[in-house]
Amino acid sequence: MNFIWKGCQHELASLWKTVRHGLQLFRLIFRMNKKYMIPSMMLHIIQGAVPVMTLMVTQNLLNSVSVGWKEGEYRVLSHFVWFIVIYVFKNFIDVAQSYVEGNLQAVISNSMNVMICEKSTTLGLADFENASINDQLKRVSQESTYRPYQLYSQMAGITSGIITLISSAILLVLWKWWVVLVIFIISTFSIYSIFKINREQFQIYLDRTPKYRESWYMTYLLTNDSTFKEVKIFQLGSYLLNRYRDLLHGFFLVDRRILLKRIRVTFLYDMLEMVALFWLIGLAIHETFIGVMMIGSLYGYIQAIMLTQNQMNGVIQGLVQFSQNNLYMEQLLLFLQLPTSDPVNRQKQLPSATELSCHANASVQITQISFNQVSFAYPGQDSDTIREVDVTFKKGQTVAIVGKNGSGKSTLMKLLMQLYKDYRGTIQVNGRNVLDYDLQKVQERMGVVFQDFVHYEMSARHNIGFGSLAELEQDERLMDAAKVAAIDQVIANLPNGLDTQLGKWFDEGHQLSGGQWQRIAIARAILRSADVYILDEPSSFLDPLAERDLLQLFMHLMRDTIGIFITHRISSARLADQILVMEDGRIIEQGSHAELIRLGGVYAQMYQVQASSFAEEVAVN
Ligand SMILES: Nc1ncnc2c1ncn2[C@@H]1O[C@H](COP(=O)(O)OP(=O)(O)OP(=O)(O)O)[C@@H](O)[C@H]1O
Repeated sequence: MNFIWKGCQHELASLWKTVRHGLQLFRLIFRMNKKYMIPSMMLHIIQGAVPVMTLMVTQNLLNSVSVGWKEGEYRVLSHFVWFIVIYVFKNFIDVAQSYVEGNLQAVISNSMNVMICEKSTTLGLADFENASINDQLKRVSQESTYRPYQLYSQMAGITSGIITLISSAILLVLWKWWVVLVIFIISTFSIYSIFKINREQFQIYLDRTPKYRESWYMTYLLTNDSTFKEVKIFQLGSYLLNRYRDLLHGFFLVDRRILLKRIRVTFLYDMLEMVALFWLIGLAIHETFIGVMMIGSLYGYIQAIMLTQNQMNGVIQGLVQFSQNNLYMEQLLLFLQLPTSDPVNRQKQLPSATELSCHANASVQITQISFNQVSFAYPGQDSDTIREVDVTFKKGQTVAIVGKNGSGKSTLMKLLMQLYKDYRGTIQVNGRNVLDYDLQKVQERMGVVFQDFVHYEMSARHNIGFGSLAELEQDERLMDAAKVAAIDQVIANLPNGLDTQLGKWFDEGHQLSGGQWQRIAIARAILRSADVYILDEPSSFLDPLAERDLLQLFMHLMRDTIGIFITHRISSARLADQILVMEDGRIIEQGSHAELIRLGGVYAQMYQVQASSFAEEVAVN
């Protein structure tokens, strides 16, 4: 008994949560668009009252016809007019509702998509690298076009169902109060078991998320142009397809089991309901037969019994369906309230943000950045990726960072760019803690080419202009930046010059080579008039001569700024004024090329290995 009571308590709590989420959704949509939501709700309320209004005018019409010979034709006619008015009114409400709902659906879908994208822009890099946040984002954004409206329309349907239910129940109470009680008891019996099945289904849905992600990834590998070449050459198609099929089949088996369980329970309760329903209708027929009830009233009560029972079920089913979608609502609300890990946005949200010192509000001119005993571990990792780093980058100095794969070079640069917040030690800008500045202004003074820079499937203008949006329409500035990155000739030869669509995703796209894309990304960074420029492995797509040319140019351009580049080529590193050698998150050597060669440490060894392999190649040739 205690067990059942506990179960009921749990289901009631879940029902309450459903209602709360419904109200939160109403509030959210109300804030998005009152113009369509208020009429939509009013129409739903009217729709709720229409069935009983129709029922009553029909009942009165039938009764008046059956006694027409007594009361005269005029009486029948007036009921008939009412009958017509209600039906015309119902039609009018239906048309108005289609118009309002169509618009509301589009507005909710658009606003929700924008809201989710807006929220994404406030998140930090660490959030995007967090698998569970990624899942959340994927789920809410994949379904944002239809799910919020679907939930709204379910809740609005429940509201109008409750109005129909109350009005039809009042009719029945006027006949025999206990009839409503019988219908209510039978309907509520089914809630408990259906809710239980739902809970099981939620859990399955929740547990399935990583597998969903995997199945999404399989389709991505199989259908994306950037992965196509490898899939083809390594003949991965059937392997990936089989993995995808297995995942889908696994989902199908579990879904089928739950569906069977649901159908068994529903069938049982449907039978029970039918027995009760026929008994009540039989009772009404009996009362008409013995002359207690008129024929129109018999029609009215039969309709009222069916309506009450249907609406009771409809409201329960609506709540069940809504609670099935609760997970989406929960994820959506959680996502919208997610605290960001982005240092810039966190700073904006601090209560003290409005009182940032005047120093912080002033625009920054970075002349020096120092790391003082900086250590950093990625979220969820036990060991540090960056360990007690002490280093200073100064204006007018170019710095090369070298080191083995995974030694922490890119991470160090991401810390410099203020992409992560939870580091230990301090990073100073011009001798002051960077956190004393408006971090957005600090970031604005940085130009970067990431290792995995973005190929924007847009025009060359956008690809370069994104470095400084204010200059998007200034062709001369864009071409100057392109010239520095030695991509100006390629752009000039494109069919529409700067306005040529790049990439292959859209019509008339012009595909560039890997090195050309990289030069475009370099032009993008150069367009930004920054104090700090960072190139993360410019060698990845450039041939050695091109890299050398580019770095010489970089060196020249950076004479009044801080220029940092990560490279694996010692021939490139030696061009820098200062070289940092990283190993296992630490800076183990630093100095000029000559100093490090004299030191005879790791750098000197790297130099020897690369120089001797080059000498061997020359000898062989
Ligand atoms: N987002 C991340 N989350 C967790 N660990 C990460 C993340 N990014 C990098 N790492 C780990 O941090 C370490 C340093 O990575 P980092 O990319 O900084 O190295 P790197 O020196 O730039 O390497 P490479 O020369 O291969 O580009 C690696 O062990 C890597 O696995």
